[in-house]
Amino acid sequence: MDSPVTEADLTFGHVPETDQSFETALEKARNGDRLTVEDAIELLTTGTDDEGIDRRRKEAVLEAADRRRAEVVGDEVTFTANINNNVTTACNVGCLFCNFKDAAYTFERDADVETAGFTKTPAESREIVRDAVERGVYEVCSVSGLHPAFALDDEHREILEVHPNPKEVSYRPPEIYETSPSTYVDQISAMSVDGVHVHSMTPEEAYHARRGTDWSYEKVYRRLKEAGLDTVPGTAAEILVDEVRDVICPGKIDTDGWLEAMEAAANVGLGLTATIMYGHVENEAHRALHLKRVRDLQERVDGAITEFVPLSFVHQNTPLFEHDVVSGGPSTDEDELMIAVSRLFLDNIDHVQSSWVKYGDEQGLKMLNCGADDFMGTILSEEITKRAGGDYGEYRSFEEYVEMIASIGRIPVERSTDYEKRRVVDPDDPPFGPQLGPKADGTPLLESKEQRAPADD
Ligand SMILES: C[S@@+](CC[C@H](N)C(=O)[O-])C[C@H]1O[C@@H](n2cnc3c(N)ncnc32)[C@H](O)[C@@H]1O
Ligand SMILES: Nc1c(NC[C@H](O)[C@H](O)[C@H](O)CO)[nH]c(=O)[nH]c1=O
Ligand SMILES: N[C@@H](Cc1ccc(O)cc1)C(=O)O
Ligand code: SF4
Repeated sequence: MDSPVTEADLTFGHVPETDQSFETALEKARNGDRLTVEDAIELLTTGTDDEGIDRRRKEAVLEAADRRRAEVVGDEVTFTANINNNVTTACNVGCLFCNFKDAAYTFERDADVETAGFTKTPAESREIVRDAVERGVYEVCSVSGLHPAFALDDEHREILEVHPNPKEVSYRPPEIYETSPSTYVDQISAMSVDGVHVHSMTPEEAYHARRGTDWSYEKVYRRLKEAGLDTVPGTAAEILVDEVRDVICPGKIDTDGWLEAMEAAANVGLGLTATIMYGHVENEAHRALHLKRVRDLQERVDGAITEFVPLSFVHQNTPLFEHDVVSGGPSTDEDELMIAVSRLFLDNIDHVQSSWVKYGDEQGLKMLNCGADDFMGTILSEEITKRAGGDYGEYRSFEEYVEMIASIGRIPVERSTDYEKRRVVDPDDPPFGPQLGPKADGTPLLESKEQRAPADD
């Protein structure tokens, strides 16, 4: 693919310039005053008056965020016993930051290439989740490619089957594929075993589940909730500014579409998380605007967003990097400031996640002193970051969690996805296994690193 743009070509309407001063923004942050977009830009850039990051100023921002974290949630660091179950990698949306996807034609029965990806049937998804639940897991986080044969349910499939222009709605019938993913409703109800919490259906997936119809997002999410959906992952957010989306994910729904879907999910009673995927072509003004949009959304959904997850762009195998649109991902300074300013700006979201998939253990722990208070989950297997070229492996046992969190003098706490259930873990009382789930009896989920078999997903 020839890339139409390079980093040097990118000019944006939003630029990190403000009339605010860094010192004033920092003062406001320290006082707990609500920050403006301009304040956030000053903090993220450590002052727009100078190029580059000023280390002394950065430390001051991190310190303010760490203090705020202690005031809001104390010294507990939470984590959950979860599994990722990606249903399919087939996707034709073509986001330029993504290497998770495989072109959908490679999954066809008569394709002349062998696909590098996978599609699971609902029965296969169920087996994977059932197995994990037996081991004590209580959340399945399921995000997938937008497989052309996916439909919300049988009614949706009937509409798509007679659509006058199936190509326009990216629909292909399941029969042409080696494996059919069936419908979203079938997948969700298949994964919904033994009371496990199903965290699935990003706004982009919800859009796919209503394409070619005049159905509202409410209708789609209501149907999915009936099938067993519990909460919605706020991925597909990327950067919620359209001039950035136009470059990195032109095939995706726009900012308003994402916000509309999230609001609809909340309206039908589903809990939400929110994310930002940063460190590619965007600048600090975009990051700050994104935070504002998430904070405003949280007001409208009356606190339905339980946590904010900054996702550091993993650049290695992505089209953006391969075509020289970017020369790498965010620096460690940018990562730390992203966490810290998320904590300071999002005064209406209690929890900020440090994603060890993205940062690794060492830097992931450091983030817990920069404003973050949640350390993600065990996930058992991981495809998105791994395929993008990330370095930090696939799972963490409770034993590792307890050891890591205790090593920085904080309190390890097992939590449910919605944070309703919590259990403080005593580092002096091994063995460490999940206790909150339907079949979690404290048995360690995984043996030590050395004894583990490689993940097969
Ligand atoms: C791979 S998609 C899967 C779900 C669905 N296809 C969608 O886009 O909502 C889930 C999220 O992974 C994140 N992601 C994908 N590639 C990434 C990368 N190279 N680095 C960091 N995050 C990435 C993006 O934020 C994306 O929204
Ligand atoms: N469950 C969480 C994940 N899961 C991994 C994702 O599926 C994915 O591989 C990647 O993170 C997408 O960019 N990742 C998190 O960062 N946080 C989670 O809670
Ligand atoms: N698990 C987090 C974050 C996340 C989920 C899926 C991902 O692909 C990436 C990140 C959420 O609830 O949203
Ligand atoms: S981010 Fe999601 S929609 Fe975009 S290409 Fe990857 S899998 Fe497809």
